[in-house]
Amino acid sequence: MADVTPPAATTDRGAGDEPELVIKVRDLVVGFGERNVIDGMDMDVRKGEILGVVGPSGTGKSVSLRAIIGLTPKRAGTVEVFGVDLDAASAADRLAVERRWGVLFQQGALFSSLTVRQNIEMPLREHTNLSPKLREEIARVKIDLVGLKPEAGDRFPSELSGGMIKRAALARALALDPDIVFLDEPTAGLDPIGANAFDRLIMTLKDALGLTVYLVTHDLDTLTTACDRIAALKGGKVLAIGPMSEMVKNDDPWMKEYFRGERARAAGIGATAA
Ligand SMILES: Nc1ncnc2c1ncn2[C@@H]1O[C@H](COP(=O)(O)OP(=O)(O)OP(=O)(O)O)[C@@H](O)[C@H]1O
Repeated sequence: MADVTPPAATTDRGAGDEPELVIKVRDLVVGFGERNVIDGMDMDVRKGEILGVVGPSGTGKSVSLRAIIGLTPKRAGTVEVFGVDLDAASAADRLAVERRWGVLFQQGALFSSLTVRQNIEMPLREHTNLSPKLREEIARVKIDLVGLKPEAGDRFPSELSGGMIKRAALARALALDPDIVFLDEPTAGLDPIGANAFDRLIMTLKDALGLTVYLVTHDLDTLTTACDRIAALKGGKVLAIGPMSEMVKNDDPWMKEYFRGERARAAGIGATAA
């Protein structure tokens, strides 16, 4: 493994029983051209939770994810991960934090010219000095962990189904045994059975590995089944954050339509509101 020791997680505990935070976003502003897409966003992500991030289309859910991991530049604000302010940190400290997260981008974003195994080995090549044999062994374990057959390791992304691509991308996100995974619409494009299986996989991995999950989604089933809390973004800010039982009581027009509308009722969420 690489020789950088990750900084210890902040407990961030107050006087009471406040939950331990692994991500703390304050006054985040992210924009393009003259428009600020994220405009003063505060967000806390608790250790060990699956936080579902929802909001109207184009409201900045993916941008928030990309800004937290530093792929999209901020105009203002701070992002702390494991108590490390990512802008103020030294390069070594920042790298140490980056090693503790894995990311599943929309569409999987696997390298098309590499096999699944080579894709999973890529972060291990970049961040560790492991031998090729050990890298291959870890890739084999991750392939098994996400429920793919061993043969899938030799396939190229173009030879996989949508569900297999998501699983392969998740295996790659898990390559470095992260503490946090960022998932950008992981069930988009999957049929309901495949989506449900993927939700269950994320929950199982969360429980087994103690993962914290930042999950951007439109999928009401995912929110109901898998998420401990939900953050609803609107107007560049977090409009509401809490469990589903709180979301269904919110009287913002978009929230009402989303959490109490026809699709929500079809997903059985109306019952929660009663
Ligand atoms: N690199 C970029 N350059 C310019 N505009 C961008 C860029 N990335 C995102 N945007 C704009 O920022 C806004 C928010 O995009 P984002 O992808 O975060 O939306 P979203 O909430 O995830 O939407 P959806 O639910 O439709 O996926 C959109 O208007 C988008 O066009």
